[in-house]
Amino acid sequence: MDLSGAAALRSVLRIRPFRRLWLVLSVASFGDWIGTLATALFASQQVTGSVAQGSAFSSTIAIRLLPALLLGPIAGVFADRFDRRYTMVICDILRFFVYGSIPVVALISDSGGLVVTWAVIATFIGETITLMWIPAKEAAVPNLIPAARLEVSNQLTLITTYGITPILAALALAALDGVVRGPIGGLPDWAEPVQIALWINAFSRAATAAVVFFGIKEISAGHRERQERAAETSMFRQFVEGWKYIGGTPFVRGLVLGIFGAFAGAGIVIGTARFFTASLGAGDAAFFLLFATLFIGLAAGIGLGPMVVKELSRRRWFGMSIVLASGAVGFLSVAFHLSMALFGALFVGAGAGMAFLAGVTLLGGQVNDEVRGRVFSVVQIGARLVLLLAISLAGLLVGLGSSRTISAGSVSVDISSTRILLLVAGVIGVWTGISAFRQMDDKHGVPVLADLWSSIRGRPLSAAEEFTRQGIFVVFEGGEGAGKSTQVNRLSEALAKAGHDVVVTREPGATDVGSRIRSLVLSNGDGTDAPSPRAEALLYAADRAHHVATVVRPALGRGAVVVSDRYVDSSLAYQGAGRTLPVQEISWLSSWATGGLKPDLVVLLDVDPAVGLGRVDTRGLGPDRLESESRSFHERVRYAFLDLASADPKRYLVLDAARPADEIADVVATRINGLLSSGDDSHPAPASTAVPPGPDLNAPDLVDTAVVAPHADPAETMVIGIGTPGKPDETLVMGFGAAGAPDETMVVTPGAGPDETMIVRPASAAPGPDETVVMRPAAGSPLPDETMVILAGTTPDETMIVPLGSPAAADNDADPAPAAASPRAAASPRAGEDADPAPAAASLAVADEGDEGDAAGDDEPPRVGDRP
Ligand SMILES: Nc1ncnc2c1ncn2[C@@H]1O[C@H](COP(=O)(O)OP(=O)(O)OP(=O)(O)O)[C@@H](O)[C@H]1O
Ligand SMILES: Cc1cn([C@H]2C[C@H](O)[C@@H](COP(=O)(O)O)O2)c(=O)[nH]c1=O
Repeated sequence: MDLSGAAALRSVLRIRPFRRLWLVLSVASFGDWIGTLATALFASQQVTGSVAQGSAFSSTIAIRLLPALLLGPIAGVFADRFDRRYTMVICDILRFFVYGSIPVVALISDSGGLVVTWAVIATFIGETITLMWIPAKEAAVPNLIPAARLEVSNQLTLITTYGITPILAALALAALDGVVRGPIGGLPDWAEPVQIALWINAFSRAATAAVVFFGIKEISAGHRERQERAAETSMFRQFVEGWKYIGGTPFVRGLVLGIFGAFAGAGIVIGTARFFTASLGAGDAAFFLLFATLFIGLAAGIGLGPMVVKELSRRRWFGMSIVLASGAVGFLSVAFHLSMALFGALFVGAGAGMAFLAGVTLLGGQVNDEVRGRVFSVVQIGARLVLLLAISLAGLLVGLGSSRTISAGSVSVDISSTRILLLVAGVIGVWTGISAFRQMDDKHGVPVLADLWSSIRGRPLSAAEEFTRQGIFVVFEGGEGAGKSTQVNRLSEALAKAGHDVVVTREPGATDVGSRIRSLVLSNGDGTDAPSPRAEALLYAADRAHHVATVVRPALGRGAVVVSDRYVDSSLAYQGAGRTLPVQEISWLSSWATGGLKPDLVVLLDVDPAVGLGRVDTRGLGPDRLESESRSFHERVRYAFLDLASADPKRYLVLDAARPADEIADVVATRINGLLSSGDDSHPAPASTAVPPGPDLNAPDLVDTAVVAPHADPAETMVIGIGTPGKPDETLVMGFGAAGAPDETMVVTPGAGPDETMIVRPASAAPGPDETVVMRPAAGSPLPDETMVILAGTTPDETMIVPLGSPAAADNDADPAPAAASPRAAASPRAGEDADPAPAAASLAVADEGDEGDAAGDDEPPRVGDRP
């Protein structure tokens, strides 16, 4: 997690569609819990005799799990095939009628048997519908929020659903009983507390249907594309493909296996809990204490886990959490005192909570939108079934088994079937965790415990090499024809003239090995033997590993200034964003190849691909394999470079490559001179140690980079990198919020209009009129000096007036924009995301009222800097 605690929570709640969905989930979850309790109580109230009451109670609870067996398998296909918003709305309307029918039947019928039977049937139907609703909702969430915030949003949702709302529901039911029935006494049937709870359950569904339909239109995002793809495939085929995907993708297979293992372990603990506490010689109170401890552990795992493990790979964290939970189950099998049992239960809960959070986040962040519904439905439905089976089998086995006391001298140990079962469950769980870990590990070769320990201390292990460097490492990056070679030559000549030891180099192709790799990756061939994307990534990494080991490190070691044409960022941009390979994996690969060597400065020459490719064209050599890629490929590459720059502005100098070469060379020389004369030998940390750009006002390059921290809160920090000092019409790159949230980057370029006009658009989005906002000072208007007018489009009612620097504007993180008529979602970093409270330029992000804008994320290229 890039942001800490409350700040991270605030930042995720600022995303309006997510905030609304979270409210919907809270209401729905409250309704569900109160409905579950009330239905069970209600059914048992309809019959007499403790046996009949007990079976009425438990059958309505058990019936909630059964529909998974029947309709479960096709639920995910619905979520991937149909509009997820409509799926959710229709499901909720149906559930309103179904749940509402339970109290209605009770009002019109005198037969307790009929009422109970209907309660059971209605619960069954309601749960069946829920199976369609859940995958649609789960699959929609990752499209509403940036990947970097997925974990926080999952924390919030899980704690709300499994922590806050069940407690609130139980309290509300008790309060209804005490407050409503107590003082009033004899109530009409329809006003009985249990009946009211059932009405609440039904109406909570009607309310959520309305909010989803009218308030979260973003959930429909990507539906058209999914529908087009689905039109070519039958439902059955989609169903089979879903299973093939799960079985054939090691990462997903490992994840599913691990989640099922965790649920099986939890089921065994639940199924044996009573016998276990009895074997400790403790009574009912100990049983409840054990359960409470397990839930406290669960909440702690979900709430505090990410803060403890920090930057540890989530794939590793997932496997480790399962091993922790299972190890604790094994520990329970040998616990001979209640205090030991409580200790074990705490870790069972914490491990399970962390595994659940990591698993859900990985599923949301790394499974394609196309199949996400099916994967979520298999996980959720499978988990329910495994849990049910484990509880009942464990109960059965423990009931069948007996207990033996083994004595050795004065010590006698009670070996019961419960303990043997717990031990077996623990061992199987540890094996499952290790298998999942192996299938999913993304840091092969890095020792697990050392990595965990370093992460806890804030320094996750990368494959960094020890290295004493004296020199300075400067890299030029940018798209095709940006002018990198030109500037590399200018700079090296200037440095050589000034008497520096300069090594000019490039990637790929600076060495013999590298030049062979270069021809492999760039030659056009006959088009059939082009390396696959992963092979291409590995070839560039191989070139880099050899280049760094034989050219760059030796030169830096002797104190030279190394100037390289391209380096790691090219891989992140071309193979990551361009080829859409997971950026984190490319980053890891490069980090491994370079031993964590980072440049001191990256000069990013930002150019419109049309201009750059046009320049390349004038060489008359014909395009190479990468230059021949599509326009959108090069657009993705361009914005990936800008994202990287905004995530670490101190290390970047972003320049508009459209400016004359001389002018660019002057700015670069000034910056390099500053670097050489600063005597700053504190070189950057290894690749994996992400240092978020905090408000470091002593930064030597403050001329180029402004850090605006409106409040003391780092989440609300805005970083502005200015292309050329003193040239206000240069391109600005604004990174909003935390370093790890590059999705929120905006690019500001001079407009075509009057001098003081700027065009602002989100860095991730393809340029289009909808996504463009024009800003100009309110010169000539009757408004005060510090007012700026933001026009979205051309219609007057889309004009928003933002008073600059005023706290009123800065503090606006709620829906309504100040004095706004109806500005469109255009300037928002993601459609529907609320403004971060910041003065001045931060007000750019305030333009956020549009409900019609496309939900973000669906078609976006992978974002550099996102955690998988
Ligand atoms: N600032 C500039 N303005 C206009 N043209 C430029 C500028 N800088 C370089 N050029 C021209 O653009 C072409 C490409 O420049 P150069 O080879 O330096 O770019 P590059 O980024 O190294 O290209 P490549 O993508 O092939 O690595 C050359 O013809 C060069 O003269
Ligand atoms: C280092 C690196 C490069 N590329 C691509 C980018 C360009 O298309 C070529 C290199 O050509 P240039 O004339 O030197 O600019 O290779 C890449 O895709 N990944 C990389 O890591």
